[in-house]
Amino acid sequence: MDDAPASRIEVRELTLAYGGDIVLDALNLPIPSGRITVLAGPNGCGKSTLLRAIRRLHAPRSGHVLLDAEDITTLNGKALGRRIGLLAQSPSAPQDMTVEELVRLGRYPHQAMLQPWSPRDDAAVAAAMAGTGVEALRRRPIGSLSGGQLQRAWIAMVLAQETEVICLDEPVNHLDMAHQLDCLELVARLNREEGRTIVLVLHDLNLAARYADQLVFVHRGKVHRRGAPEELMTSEGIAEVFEVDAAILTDPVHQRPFCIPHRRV
Ligand SMILES: Nc1ncnc2c1ncn2[C@@H]1O[C@H](COP(=O)(O)OP(=O)(O)OP(=O)(O)O)[C@@H](O)[C@H]1O
Repeated sequence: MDDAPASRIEVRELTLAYGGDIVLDALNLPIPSGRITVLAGPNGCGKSTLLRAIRRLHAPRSGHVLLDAEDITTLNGKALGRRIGLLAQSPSAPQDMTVEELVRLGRYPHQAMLQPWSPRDDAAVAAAMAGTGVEALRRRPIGSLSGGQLQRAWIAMVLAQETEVICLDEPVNHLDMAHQLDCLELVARLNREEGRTIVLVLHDLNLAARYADQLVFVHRGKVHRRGAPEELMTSEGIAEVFEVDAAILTDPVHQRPFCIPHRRV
């Protein structure tokens, strides 16, 4: 990364647990403003739990999440919802809800008692549906969609929220190659053109390396390493965290590291 911008989100000494099982232990992580941060790590290392804690959906055992230097526990629910959007890993909604109804839910944090719906809400919903290519599906019940169509409808719901921070947990799950590109290019455009701060969980390290300004390897309850993809995507680093031998090449199109895993270590 070039000269570090201010942290939009600062995770400080955050310990997250389920009952007695500690998942993340006194974890520290600055998430720079206006940049794309990608979290990667083995199954079960706590990436989703961390994203949920950043969105205040998982109460920490100890430690803090600061948003623009303010502890997120001081914000009310709607104020936080206008600032941080999260697409969780397995979101659920009634199967008979239409795509458009789902996307409109994203506007909830913007609604006030005396002004339940506005032209601005319509515009945000339309833009989110156009950006994710779900306009033609708008009247379909979500229970009738394919996995990839449903994923795009959920992404639209989060985009309609128009938050300065967008967190997406495995957003390209279920998507074919074209829609993976559409999704990540859309997110990259929101980052580039509107300065949104993006936090993604991605399992595909090659996509992570292509889109991340800051790549974070989460391992054994800690941030194992963080930095530019070129710094993290080494054979040694990948063997330590993911327990595979991998050859590292340079992607000839994007000039980013490209990894070919070939054997478990
Ligand atoms: N509701 C829960 N109750 C108890 N344990 C949980 C719960 N949710 C997650 N865990 C455990 O917490 C740990 C971290 O889970 P989490 O989903 O955050 O990992 P992850 O890195 O996102 O994994 P994956 O890559 O498989 O999606 C795992 O050991 C998981 O089994």
